Amino acid sequence: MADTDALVKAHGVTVRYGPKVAVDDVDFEVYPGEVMGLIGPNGAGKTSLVECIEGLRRASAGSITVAGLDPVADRAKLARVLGVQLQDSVYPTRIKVFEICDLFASFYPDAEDPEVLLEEFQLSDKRKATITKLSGGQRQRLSLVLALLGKPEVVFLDELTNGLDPQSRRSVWKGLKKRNKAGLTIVLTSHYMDEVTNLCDRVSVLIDGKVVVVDTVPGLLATYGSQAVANVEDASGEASLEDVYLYLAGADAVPADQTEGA
Ligand SMILES: Nc1ncnc2c1ncn2[C@@H]1O[C@H](COP(=O)(O)OP(=O)(O)OP(=O)(O)O)[C@@H](O)[C@H]1O
Repeated sequence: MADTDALVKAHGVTVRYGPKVAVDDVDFEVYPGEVMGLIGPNGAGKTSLVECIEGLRRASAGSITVAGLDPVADRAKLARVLGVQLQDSVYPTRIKVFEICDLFASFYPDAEDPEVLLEEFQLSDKRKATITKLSGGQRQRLSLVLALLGKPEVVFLDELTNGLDPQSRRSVWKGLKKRNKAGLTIVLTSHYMDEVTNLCDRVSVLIDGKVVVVDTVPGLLATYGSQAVANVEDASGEASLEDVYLYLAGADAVPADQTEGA
């Protein structure tokens, strides 16, 4: 697919914090309707990159557009297109679940019905609870409800299912797959390789601020599977995405254009 078709286009993005280069000349493209996974070790630069794309942080260098919009200059317009999972520290402290849903819904001309979303993500019985009284997993699900309320074209989900019980994870995956089938583009960061395998059409591996490879899960397994399995001490059977990830994270960066079959 040509780059011009991409919904998210980030080119040469660099993020510096003083002398620290957190994101180093990264190209990152996401096409309409795909689920893109962004994986990498703690501190690899995932959040810094995603925050630039969301318009929450200005890149030190590089260019970014989302649906043709500049995330910083066109932030108000971008809010109609982009759904972002928020950290709960940004919520007003005493607000109740249904109140924050109604507030967020009021920002959009054609929002989803909050009650339907609360039901879908098993929060209906918590609708009158204040946010501070929710468990960590319930807050995670509320942040997803709020990200989806405005019927975005693309949603960015940061460690979406951290702390969720297996049942909740499955219902979150199901809800996302349903929306993806209906056209929602999804970018997610995750440390759970089963989640990435289950949900993502393509995966970008970010290590030390650089994207070392972008491929489908089967593509990654085909290219790196045998080396990855050889890298596992008590290897038995087929390589998993986790084996490949551990192999890549432990190996020196492999430029995408030098990998076999890339
Ligand atoms: N505001 C900041 N000021 C200074 N350094 C920062 C700041 N934010 C992040 N960093 C540093 O930049 C690097 C990348 O951090 P970032 O949070 O983007 O990584 P990450 O891949 O999202 O990590 P994690 O998986 O732990 O969430 C880290 O070394 C981090 O310490």
